[in-house]
Amino acid sequence: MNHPLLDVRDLVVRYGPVTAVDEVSFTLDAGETLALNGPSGCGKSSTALAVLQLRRPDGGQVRFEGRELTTLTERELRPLRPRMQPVFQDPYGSLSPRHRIRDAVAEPLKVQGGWDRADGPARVAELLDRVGLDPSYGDRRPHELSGGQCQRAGIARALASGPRLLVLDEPVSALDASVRAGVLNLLCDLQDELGLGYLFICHDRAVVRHFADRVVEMRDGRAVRA
Ligand SMILES: Nc1ncnc2c1ncn2[C@@H]1O[C@H](COP(=O)(O)OP(=O)(O)OP(=O)(O)O)[C@@H](O)[C@H]1O
Repeated sequence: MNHPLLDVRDLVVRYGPVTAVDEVSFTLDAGETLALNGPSGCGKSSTALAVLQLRRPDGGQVRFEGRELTTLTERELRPLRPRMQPVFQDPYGSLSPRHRIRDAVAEPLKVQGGWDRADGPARVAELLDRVGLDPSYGDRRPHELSGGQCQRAGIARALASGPRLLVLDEPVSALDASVRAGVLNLLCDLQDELGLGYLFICHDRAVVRHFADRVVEMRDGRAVRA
C-alpha cells in the first residue's frame, strides 16, 4: 500500500491551559525534508515531541509507516521507536558525558539485539566514518569533541537504530556558522543514500530555504501555510 512515511492530522498538544499545537496537519514522504518554521514559542518542538510520541498528543492522529501511533501502548511503540529518531539542538545534551563515543553509538545496536562481538566494533567504526568522524574518535568522551563533531556523533548514534525518519530539532542552531554547512551537507548526503524522511525544525529562514523541500509555517500553535 502506498502511504506517506508520516501523516499528521489535527495534532493538538496542551500544557494545562496553553494550547501549544492547535490542529496541525502535514505529511512527509520518504526521502523528503519538511521544515517546521516559525518564531520561538509557536509550537515547533511540541509538534516534534508529539510526532515522536515522547509527549503524547492531546488530540489528532500521527500515522507513521501506515500505523496509527497515538492509540499504541508504550510496549507496542517500543519496536517502532528505533525507526523514528530525534536529533536535538544541544549536541552535548544528547550524549551521556560519561560514556565514550563508541559506546554511545553501540548502545542502540546492543539494545536491539543487533550486537555481534565480532562485527559490532567494525559497525561502530563504519557509522563514525559515515558521519565524517575518524573512528579513533570513538575513544573520546563528548566533552573531548567540538560541537560539530559531537552533533555528528549524535547522528551516528541515531543511524545505528536503522531509522526511516529523523526528527531534527534545530540540529545546527547551537553550532558555529563555519561548521553548520558541513553538518547540513552530511544530512543531505545521508538522505540521498538512505532515503530518510526529515522533519526539520528550524527558526532560520535562510537555512530552511536551502535545506527543505517543503515548509510548514507555524504561528501560535497553528500551521498558517503549508
Ligand atoms: N513543558 C511545558 N510546559 C508548559 N508549557 C510549555 C512546555 N513546553 C512548551 N510550552 C509552551 O508551549 C508553547 C510552544 O512551545 P514550543 O517549545 O513547542 O515552541 P517552539 O516553537 O519550539 O519554541 P522554541 O523555538 O523557543 O523552542 C510555548 O508557549 C511554550 O511556553
